[in-house]
Amino acid sequence: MKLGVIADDFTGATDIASFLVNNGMTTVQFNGCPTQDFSQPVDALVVSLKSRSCPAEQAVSLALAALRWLQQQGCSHFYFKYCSTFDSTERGNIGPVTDALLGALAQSFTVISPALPVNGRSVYQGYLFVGEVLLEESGMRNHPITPMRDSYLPRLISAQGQGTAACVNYQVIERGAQAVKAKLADLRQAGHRYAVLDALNEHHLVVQGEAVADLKLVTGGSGLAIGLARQWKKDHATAPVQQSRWQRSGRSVILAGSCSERTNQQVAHYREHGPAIAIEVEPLLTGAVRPETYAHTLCEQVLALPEAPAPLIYATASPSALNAIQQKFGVEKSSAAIEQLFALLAVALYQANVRTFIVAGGETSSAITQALGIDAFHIGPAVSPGVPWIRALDAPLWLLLKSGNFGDIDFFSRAQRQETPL
Ligand SMILES: Nc1ncnc2c1ncn2[C@@H]1O[C@H](COP(=O)(O)OP(=O)(O)OP(=O)(O)O)[C@@H](O)[C@H]1O
Ligand SMILES: O=C(O)[C@@H](O)C(=O)CO
Repeated sequence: MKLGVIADDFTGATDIASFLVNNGMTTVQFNGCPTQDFSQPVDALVVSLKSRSCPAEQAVSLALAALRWLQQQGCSHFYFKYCSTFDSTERGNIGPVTDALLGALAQSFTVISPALPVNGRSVYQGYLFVGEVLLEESGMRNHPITPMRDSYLPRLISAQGQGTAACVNYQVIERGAQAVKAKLADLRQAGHRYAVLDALNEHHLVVQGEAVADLKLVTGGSGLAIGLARQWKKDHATAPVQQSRWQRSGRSVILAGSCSERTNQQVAHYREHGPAIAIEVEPLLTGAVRPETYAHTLCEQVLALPEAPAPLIYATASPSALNAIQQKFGVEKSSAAIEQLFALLAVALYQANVRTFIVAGGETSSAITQALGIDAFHIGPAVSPGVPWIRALDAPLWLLLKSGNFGDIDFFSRAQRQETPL
């Protein structure tokens, strides 16, 4: 038995993969839909797409291709992962993709469960809350691509999809999995296509997981994965964890390309404890130094340092310094040049036996993983919520990819110390 997950963006895919692993399922993640078969024994395969904000027809065809591939790999149950803030518009992609997946699986009913209480996303009487406010009153109201102006999930999903929706409220969830199953059967009987599930806490997600474990298709944020993985572990023999996979070897580096407030704090903190090299951005942007030459110089500087603690190489700048650079050279030009430098540096470091890359920043992470040619990886233990270790499928190469705002202040030191037991 295998679970196939189709996620509509990369960080969302890593998020759900991490919850699956933390709750007992061995998981591999793929960037985009693979073209080759995958035969290693794992419990879940996660395909990350870039389909959250593309045209709906494109999102549907990407999801159907991913579904076909997952079916060919022996997956029997499927999870469509979207954002815990239900990022979409009335014409958004969640409804059309859900309908297409239901159709391809010859099913007529599924659940909608975006809640992730640990991150402040809860669903109450079908209304989605972000922290203490309704979704439509949160920052998502003014999201540049997917502004959310309604918080009532049954209305949102009915507007996007081909069927009607009703809510399984928390009072039913509190009565346990059998009560939820009975309610789902009633809703299906009444002709509804979608059941929106309330969840105010993790226990509710555990009940949800037990109640929906038999559905061919479930949909939601990453929270439902907690309940589903726990139930899966009870119902099926899960693939063994290979501890040796997480025993790191070779040198380690920290590459920080994020300028977020949190990364600035983490860099400042690390500079007090470990070796740190600041990237000189201006000569790179004026063309005074070629990126290849500069990457080589930085690599030499790293190799001249002791192996531990891991050297930090950072472009991280304060808001005012960042603003000055961006004003002078343009946002796109400066971003692209620094990302290119990190990509070249990562390759040079890899060639010099660096095998662990701790990276800060989403775009920076994507430039580095692409340069290192990593498009499929095992998901390991998390250092912070949403930041799991990953290991390239068939190579001893470990990465920790941190979103700009994630992680505690001592994240970089803690990550190195972690023994990474599962
Ligand atoms: N000193 C700098 N001057 C100008 N641009 C910089 C500087 N340092 C980093 N950058 C660029 O800023 C961008 C930061 O984006 P990135 O996605 O890596 O971090 P983030 O936005 O904090 O993270 P996330 O997307 O995960 O929230 C990158 O394109 C990087 O190259
Ligand atoms: O569900 C979430 O909030 C995240 O996994 C996400 O989708 C990030 O883009």
